[in-house]
Amino acid sequence: MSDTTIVFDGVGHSFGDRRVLDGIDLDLTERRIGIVGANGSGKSTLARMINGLIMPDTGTVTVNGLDVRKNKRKVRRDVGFIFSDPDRQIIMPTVAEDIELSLSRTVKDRTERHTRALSVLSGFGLDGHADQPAHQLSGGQKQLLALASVMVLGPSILVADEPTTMLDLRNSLMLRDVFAGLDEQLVVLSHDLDFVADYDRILVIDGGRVIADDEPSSALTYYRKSMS
Ligand SMILES: Nc1ncnc2c1ncn2[C@@H]1O[C@H](COP(=O)(O)OP(=O)(O)OP(=O)(O)O)[C@@H](O)[C@H]1O
Repeated sequence: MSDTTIVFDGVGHSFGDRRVLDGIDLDLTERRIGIVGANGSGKSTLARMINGLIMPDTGTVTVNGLDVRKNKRKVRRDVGFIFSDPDRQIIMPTVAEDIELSLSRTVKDRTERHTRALSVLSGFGLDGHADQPAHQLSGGQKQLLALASVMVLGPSILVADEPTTMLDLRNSLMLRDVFAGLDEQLVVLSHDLDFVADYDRILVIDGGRVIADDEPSSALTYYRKSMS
């Protein structure tokens, strides 16, 4: 169990006249939650509602007791979000500067900020890359940098939308290990079923609805069968 909770109550969403999520009722308290489903089934739309990137048309999403619609800024601070393409998140020219930007609100002294950034980089396996241009990092290293920049902000929940899409097997396994070491509640969308196979709970989404919600072996078996 996690100290954090994400609650969907009667949530639905349409893009134009297309209903992409409907009747979503969820109480997510487990530490590690995987979300799987076919392309276009509504996973990203659901995940983006956890930090208010998308608001529900019907129903409410509550994070740690706060209605996302009414508390968007606070919820954004509580929910870190990483995308499959880390280039969308890496803003600054060098690796250390990217972390320093995330630290700028909390650590005012520049020298201390740099020292802290070096220590954060080391924690995410990026020692020795501090002064490197961020765009020169490998795909896996960029994903680690994007993750480090988000985690340094101190979220209590991390939502990751297909974080391994751009990664080879080695980097994907490395990211799985890094995620395994995080204390925060984790919600991971993945087409890589092995990545979430040891999670606490798996949601299977199809046509904008939750069609299975179980521990991994049952839910993933159900999903594999439904896809064949
Ligand atoms: N901004 C948007 N405007 C219009 N339609 C959208 C928008 N975003 C998503 N959709 C549509 O909503 C549906 C659900 O999309 P969503 O991205 O949530 O699916 P997904 O399960 O994450 O898919 P994938 O596995 O391909 O990433 C799709 O039909 C998609 O085309």
